[in-house]
Amino acid sequence: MTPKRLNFITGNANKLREVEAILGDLVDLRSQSLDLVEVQGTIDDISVDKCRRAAELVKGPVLVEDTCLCFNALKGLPGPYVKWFLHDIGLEGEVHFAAAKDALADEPEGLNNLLAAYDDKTAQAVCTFAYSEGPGSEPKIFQGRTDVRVSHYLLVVGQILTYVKGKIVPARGPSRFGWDPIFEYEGRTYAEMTALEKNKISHRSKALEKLKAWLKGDA
Ligand SMILES: O=c1nc[nH]c2c1ncn2[C@H]1C[C@H](O)[C@@H](COP(=O)(O)OP(=O)(O)OP(=O)(O)O)O1
Ligand SMILES: [Mg+2]
Repeated sequence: MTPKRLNFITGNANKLREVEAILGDLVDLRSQSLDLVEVQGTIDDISVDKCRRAAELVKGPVLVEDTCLCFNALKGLPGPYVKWFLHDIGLEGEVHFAAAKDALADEPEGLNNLLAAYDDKTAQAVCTFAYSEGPGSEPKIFQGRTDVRVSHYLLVVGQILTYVKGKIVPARGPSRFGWDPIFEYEGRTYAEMTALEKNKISHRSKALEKLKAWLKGDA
């Protein structure tokens, strides 16, 4: 038996108007606005969830990491979804996103294309490690960002300035690792740096500094 009455939970009048128009007299459409939790997840949530799942699976302590590439013009996107634009994605991603991947065969240029309509090419790389002692144990987060905004208070002008260091550029340097060739940091792409140079300034090294401090008992 299909229902004769539907209670459409939404806070969006436009959605409601369209649903009403489409369903017509088919059902008695009621509507109610409720503030519902919508799981989408911040960068931290993603690593925490990844960590919880890993701990459940291995039934012991785990460390996981999730890397995001956030375009400022796109308000942080693609962020955690950057993996869908690259070839080295996991098996699950391969299956579900095969079509999207083919369309972006010239990776990581597909990522550049996302910014084609914007003048602002600035970006931040964010690395989030999460450690859990095991199932049921709350993960601890260690996060590093390339784009540490430095604020300066100038006495003369009385102005706060911020500097953004990361930028998305046409690929330069060997493609060894994901989006390294298109992420420029202080004039050079990650791919143009030696491993040592990248590891001195990278988002990952900044996160690992925090992890190291915690391991040493300093944080
Ligand atoms: O320093 C980096 N320089 C360039 N590319 C990078 C970097 N770090 C991660 N990446 C890529 C890998 C993956 O396409 C996506 C993050 O996704 P992310 O889920 O964190 O990595 P993953 O799936 O390869 O490994 P994991 O098994 O730890 O989830 O950005
Ligand atoms: Mg992954």
